[in-house]
Amino acid sequence: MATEQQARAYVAEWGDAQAMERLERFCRLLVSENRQQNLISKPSEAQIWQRHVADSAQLLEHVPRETLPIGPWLDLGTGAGFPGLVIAALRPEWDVVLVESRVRRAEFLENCASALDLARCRVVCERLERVEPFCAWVISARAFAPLGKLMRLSAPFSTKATRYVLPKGRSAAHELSEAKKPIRDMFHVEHSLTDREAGIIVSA
Ligand SMILES: C[S@@+](CC[C@H](N)C(=O)[O-])C[C@H]1O[C@@H](n2cnc3c(N)ncnc32)[C@H](O)[C@@H]1O
Repeated sequence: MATEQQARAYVAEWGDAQAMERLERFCRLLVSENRQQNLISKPSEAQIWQRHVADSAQLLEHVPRETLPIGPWLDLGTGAGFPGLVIAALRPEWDVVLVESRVRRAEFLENCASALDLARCRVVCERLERVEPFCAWVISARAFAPLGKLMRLSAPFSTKATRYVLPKGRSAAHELSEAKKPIRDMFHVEHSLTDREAGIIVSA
């Protein structure tokens, strides 16, 4: 995915025309809000589809397609909207919960969910440690916490059926190899489609 056009075309494989309109709108809202608060790096604005939208959408490659969701998709530390808001925009029929502790970021996410008409997307402005646990179908997190800490904090939301999808950038393989044995046995690394050298840590 070397160009913005290729990244858009890839994302379009995962959503219909309305979903693409929602994502175009979200990108405009994000670039505008990035003048008010630091949401994404300025240079990445010009590559927003490659660096952020497609990078988020590709997580759908790693969740079961043949079965219906068995609970909400939980995204930890959603920040500017990645990956959770992109998933909600592509799959508005799914329950998606975005946990973000910083108030201004959470307000931005709420405004986006409302502007994009994502009635099943819920923003929780709280530290994850203080959120009432529920059984999540999928847990995603990009740039949230090291793997051990992430597992500890997310444990109350996880069951044997929960699928973890964790974009970990170029440190993915190393991070997994350094993890304790029970965690190492739970996960494997998938290649990222947006960055050849990056990986996504996925549970079986
Ligand atoms: C580095 S940013 C990554 C944002 C986004 N996931 C992305 O990849 O662009 C991490 C985000 O997690 C949030 N965060 C960190 N610790 C948290 C916690 N314990 N509970 C909820 N949110 C948290 C921060 O406020 C921040 O917005």
